[in-house]
Parts: sequence; structure tokens; C-alpha cells
Amino acid sequence: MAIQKKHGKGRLDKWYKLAKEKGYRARAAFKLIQLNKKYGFLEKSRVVLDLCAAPGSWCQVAAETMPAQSLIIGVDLAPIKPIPRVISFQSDITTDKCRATIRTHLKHLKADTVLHDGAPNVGVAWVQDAFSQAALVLESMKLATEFLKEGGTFVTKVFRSKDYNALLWVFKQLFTSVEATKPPSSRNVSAEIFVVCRGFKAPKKLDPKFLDPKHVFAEVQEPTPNNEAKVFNPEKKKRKREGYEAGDYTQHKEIPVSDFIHTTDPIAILGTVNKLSFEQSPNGDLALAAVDRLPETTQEVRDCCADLKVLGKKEFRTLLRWRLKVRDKFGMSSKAKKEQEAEAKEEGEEVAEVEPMDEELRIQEELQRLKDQDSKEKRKSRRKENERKRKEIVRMQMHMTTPHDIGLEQQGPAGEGAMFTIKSAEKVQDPAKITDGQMDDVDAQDSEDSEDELEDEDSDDDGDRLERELDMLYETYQQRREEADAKLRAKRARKEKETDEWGGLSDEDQAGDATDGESDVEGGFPVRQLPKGEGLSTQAAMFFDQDIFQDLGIEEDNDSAIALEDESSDQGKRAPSKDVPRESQSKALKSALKKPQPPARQQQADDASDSESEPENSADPTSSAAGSRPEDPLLPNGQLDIDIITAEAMTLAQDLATRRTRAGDLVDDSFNKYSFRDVDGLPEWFLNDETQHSKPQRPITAAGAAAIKEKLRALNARPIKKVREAKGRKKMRAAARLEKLRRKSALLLDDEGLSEKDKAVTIGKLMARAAKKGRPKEKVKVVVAKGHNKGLSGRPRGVKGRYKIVDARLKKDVRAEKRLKKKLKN
Ligand SMILES: C[S@@+](CC[C@H](N)C(=O)[O-])C[C@H]1O[C@@H](n2cnc3c(N)ncnc32)[C@H](O)[C@@H]1O
Repeated sequence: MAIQKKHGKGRLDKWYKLAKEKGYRARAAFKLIQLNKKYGFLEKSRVVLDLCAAPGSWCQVAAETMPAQSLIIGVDLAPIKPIPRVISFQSDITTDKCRATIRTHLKHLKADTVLHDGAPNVGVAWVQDAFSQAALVLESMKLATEFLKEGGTFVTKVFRSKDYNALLWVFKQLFTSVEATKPPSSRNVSAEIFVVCRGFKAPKKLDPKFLDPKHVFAEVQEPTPNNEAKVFNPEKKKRKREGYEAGDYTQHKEIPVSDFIHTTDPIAILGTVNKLSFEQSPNGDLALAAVDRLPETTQEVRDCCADLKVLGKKEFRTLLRWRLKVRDKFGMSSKAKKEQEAEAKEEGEEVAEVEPMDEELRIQEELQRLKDQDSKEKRKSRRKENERKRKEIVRMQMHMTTPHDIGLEQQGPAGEGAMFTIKSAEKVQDPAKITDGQMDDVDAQDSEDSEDELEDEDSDDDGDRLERELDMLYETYQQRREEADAKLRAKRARKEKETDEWGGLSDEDQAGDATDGESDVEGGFPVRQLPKGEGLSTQAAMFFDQDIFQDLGIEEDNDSAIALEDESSDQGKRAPSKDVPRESQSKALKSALKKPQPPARQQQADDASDSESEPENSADPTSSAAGSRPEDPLLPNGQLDIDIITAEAMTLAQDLATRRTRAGDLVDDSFNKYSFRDVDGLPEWFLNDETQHSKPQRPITAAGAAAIKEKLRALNARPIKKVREAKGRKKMRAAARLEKLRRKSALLLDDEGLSEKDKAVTIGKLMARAAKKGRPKEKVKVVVAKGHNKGLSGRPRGVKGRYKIVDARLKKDVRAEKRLKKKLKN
């Protein structure tokens, strides 16, 4: 049998060495020291009970820290070598004998603090270890409740297993404050955590359930299983902080597809399992074979089932939808069941009804069913209402509605029985009907449809629920990613800022809307008025009046618009460098280098994709070069202050400089197939995923890449911040000295009592002193008076600069004196 090395898991770490150095019997001593440093319970305690104390390092710490004359009792299964000021004995803390012995030692006293660092004989299997440790904790708490005084403290070690939350719950019932902490000396690889429970409530009658392992560990469960972590972050699961499932010690999990179809919690399966298998067992599985042969079981579904750990949200959705379809086919969904019943009724078949044996039981069941139905409906309406409110708030934040509108809606026009609802309006294919006042048709159709709708709602219920669950999990997952990733957080903040900054409809817009006379109506659609007399030709004005140009800043910057107009209309006829004024060119270039503003949604999507790639990898050179600043300020010399940081941007800049590309081409290029993707109504998760790839790939040249490399090299060659700061400080001090000197010299010059010569001499001295101050202090060379330097009166041979002759004996004596002083101090 292999011998386990004592230094496995890095046991001989710094705490181990420190414990040896300080004379503690175990490195665990530092855990108590650190816990006490944080909560300070030992200094206030006069009586401490240390359960599971061997070899005794916690007792040692307690004896050191607690006031003199304190009572410390330590107990363990293993013998504890005597420790001064500590009473120790050997016993099992789960036995009555141990309890009796403690009582005899405590006499009439109660403990201020009960410590428990117990660990059962570990190494059998994680599940058993974790469970028996949790049970031991409960036993120790039993003793604590018996011997702790009111307001006392209980410190215990707990393993983070699935029983952890149950234990915390019990502690919270008995103590006013419960905090879990992991001291630095506790190894990160260890699942142990320490719980400090303060303010023992000392209830007169203790509910025995609190101390019953069967009750505690069976009843108190984790409130909600963290399916999100399972679905979107399978790696997290590997850490096994929650502990392994009983009897499940393998990493790879494979279950038959039929289990996935049958389960009531498909998301949990998707999160925990590696593969859904279509393979038949030796005895054959009919359900599996049927699923395998269904036309709905496409190759895509099979591929998805083969490895669940590599799937994204889209694929999970596909699997969930497929499951619903299969359940429908097999008559497992509520819709299918209803259909079957209806068919049976139609055919005049008698639907077998099982008479309940007991009338009372039947009534109870019926009541329960009605209750369930009622609560389901309530939940549904609450959810709908919440969703509506959320949307309303978003609309309000975007100035798309006013609180007044909300009030109106709440009062009812859009609610039940309303004369006109958008929903009913949507159902009418011809909007003209509504304008003609033919709402009767609408209502009739509405009432007809309402039954179908109800049925649809029922049948889609399962799918909706699962999709909602999946959406929620995805949202939480995104939030967690944002929390962990500062870049994503910054991106989200920027997005929010953009949304906030949108000022809604301006007064002008509204005024424009109000004055009908100014906008022509053609075929029922308002036609935008062309800008008049702004120096653009009518054709150009119409062209630039398109929505996509609205955010380009062309209107604000008339010159650049003219330059662009010239370029767009005269392309090929003349080079802009010759005919367009230089200033206009620079402005056109500026607006070209600014990221052209595609539709708002597209830009958001682009932003999202940017956040996930490093600036160097960004495929949009204009965004990575100039996109970091909202405005590109001009340098004092009038040049654009654009920091080019990517090879793509550098290539583009070089192309622009050498006229291989013109600003106009750049603008044209920006309107590519990616700019006008129709993203309306697409879910956020899809956009997040898709926009990583939906962007143009711009070529880079070797020269561009080399230039960026050179730039980075120059950046890296700069001195580090500390050095630059030190140099800056030095410069500042020199400037201050010079200023002082200048002031003093001015005073001296004004002094009429001094001759010109004296003034010159004094100023010369001042300058010499100031120059000397700036120089580093010259080191004094110490020369020992021995050998040929013995008895020497003058500069020793070969020594330049400042020197000091010292006596060898004196040197030794001074050193010895210092040593002695230090020793006495310690
Ligand atoms: C990690 S050690 C305690 C170290 C101790 N706190 C120290 O500082 O030296 C865990 C101890 O729990 C003890 N133990 C486990 N089960 C016990 C039980 N039922 N009764 C008493 N002690 C027990 C073990 O004998 C072991 O010495």
C-alpha cells in the first residue's frame, strides 16, 4: 500500500513552519488566532470549552489569550498531552459520559465560549466524511446549548457540503449573529469553513428538532437549486463545493434520452448530464426506440445530445422544444391528454373514471386541485402584471410614455372589456376596418379566437415556463459574468449611459409634429421636409436627409458635409486633395474616422462584441482607433488627436495618408451588410452571441502591423510609473530651489547697503549651495586604523573623497553594544 506523504496538499506550508517556530502543537492554532483577531471572543471569556481539542493547539492559544485564572477544558477522542492552565480529558463528545465529565469540571459555571474544531476520521469517502462532520457539529452544538451561558459564543468548523445550509439555519435559530468565515491559514483546497455564532439566545425550552440530525438534514434544504450554474457554467460544478451526490463519484454522466423526455425538471438534467444517449440497453427499451425513430429526432438534436457540455443557449432551447414535441406525441403533455379525452368523448367512448374510495379524500383532492389552479392563475397574472410594469418603466425611462399614460392604462382602456385594444386591432388584417369603425367584426373575431387562445396558452404553458426559466438563468449568468469581468461591467454602464442620454423627443420635434401644416402627408405617411437654403443641392439634401445619416454629425458640420457631398457627387472626376479646401478635408476625415452610426440596436450589438475582444483584435478599425473617445479633440497644432492602437487602424491610416483610400470610401465601406442587420425582436442572448462574428474582417498590411509593433515597443520602453514619478519629484524640487534662489537674489540686488561685489559673492555662494543640495550626498568612506593605516594622521593612501578613520576595537565595541541593546529590548 502506498504510504501517504506527510506533505501532501502542501501540508508543510508557512503556517506549519510558523506553528513549529512558535511552539504550537498544530498549524490549526493560527485558525483560532485569526478568528479571534476578527471577533475577539477569547479576551472576553473566563470559561472556555474546547471540543475535539487534540493535539491541543487551540487550548494553547486560549491559555495564552484569555485572562489569568480562566478555566479551559479540552476534550478529544485522542489523548491530549498536558498543557499549563488547561484541564484535558479523553472522551467521545457524542456520549453522555463526556457530558457528565464536562459538568463535573465546570461545576456550577457556564462557558463563555465553546470551540469545536472536530473532524471525524476522514478519508472514507467525501459524502460520508461531510455527513459525519455535519453530524459531529450538531453534537457539539448540543453540548454548547447545554453549557453555554446566555450571550455566549460558539465557534465551529463546518464542511461546505449539502448539509451546510441546514446547519446555518439551525445556528440562526439559536444565536443572534451567525457569520461564516474562512481564516487565511485554512487551506483553500479544504472545504472547511468556520462559523462564529454569537449571542446565544439560551431558550428556556429547546425544540429537540434543532438537534436531531434526521430532522435537520432532511428538512432544511437549499431553497433553490442553482440550475444556472449547472447549465451555463459546468466548470463550476467540478469544484464540488456542494459535495457529491450520494453514490455518484464519476465526472462523466450519461443517461438515456427517454429519461430526459420523462423528467419534470429538464433544465436540471441539461445542467448536470454530459450526454443523452440513444443507445439501447441489452434488454431493449421501447420508449427509447420510439424516440429514436421519431421524425422530430433530427440529426441536429442527436448532435446536441451527444455532448451537452458544449452547448449554448440556442441548442438548449432546441432540445427543450424537441422534448415538448416528443411529449406531445406520446400524450404526456397536458394538451395531448386533453386532446385524447376530447377525441374519446367525440367517439362516444366512455372515459373510464376512477371512483375514489373515500368521499372525503375525493373532496380533499378536488379542493387541492382548485387551490393549485387558483394559485397558478394568480401567479400567472402577477407575472404578466410585473412584466407589463417593467416594460412601462423602461418606456418611461426612454421618455416614450408619461406617467399619465400609465395611469390611463391602469384605469382600463387597454384592459379587459375595453372598447379598443391593440391586441384586437392586431388581429384585423385590414387596418382600414378600424378606421371605418367596423369594430364589431373585430370583437366577434376576438370572442371566437379567445377560446383557441386559451387552449394555445395551455399547450404552450410548459414551453413558456421552460423558456422563461432558461431566460432567467441566462440573465443571471450574464450578471455574474459582468460582476466578474470589469470590461463587461464598463460596457453595460456605457450602454445605460447611452440610454439615459437619449433626450426623447425634442421640443422642436414635437412642435414639428404638432404643426401639421408643415409636413406633407402622402398616402397616409408623413413626408419629411427638405432642408432649405443650407448650401446643399436639393438632390444632396434629399440624400443626406435619410435616417441613416442623422447621427453622422453632417448637419452640425456643414463644411464636412459639403466635402462629403463633393466627394460623393464627383467621385472619380477629381482628387479631393486638389480641389477640396484643406480644412474641409480634415473635417471630412474627422467625421469619417468617427464611427459611423448605424441603427441604434446594431451599434449596441457592435459594442457588445467589442467588449469581448481585445482592442487589438477588433475588426472595426475605425471603432478601435477613434471609438474610445466620444469626441476626437484637436491637438494645439490643429491635428486630430487620434490614438491609433490597432494594426487595422494603422493600415487604414496609412492608406488614407497615401491616398490609397479616401474618406468617402471609408464612409461607403461602413454601410456594409453588417450595418443593416435586422435585429428587431431578436433576444439579447442571441445578439450577444451573433455579434461576435457579424462584423467585417478588415485586412491589415505588414507595414501597419510593423508600425503598431514599433509603437508598442516604444510604449514598453518607457520607464515605469514609479521611476517617472520620482523623476518628476526631483524636477519639482529643483524648480522650487531655483525659485527660492531667484527670490533671494532679487532681495539681495535691492539691498542698497551691500556693494556690488558683496552681492555677487553672496549670490555665487547661494548658487553653489543650491547646486550642492541637488547632488546626492557623498558617501563617507570608513577606514579601519590597522595595518599601514594604524596611527596615521592624514588622508590614508588610495582613499579619495570624504573619509573617516575608525578604531577596530571601537567598531567591535559599538556593534556589541547595539546587539546588547536589541537583546534587552526583546
Ligand atoms: C482537526 S483536529 C482538532 C485540532 C485541534 N483543534 C487543535 O488545535 O489541536 C480534530 C479532532 O477531532 C477529534 N474528534 C473527532 N471525532 C470526535 C469525537 N466524536 N469526540 C471527540 N473528539 C473527536 C479527532 O480525534 C481530532 O483530534
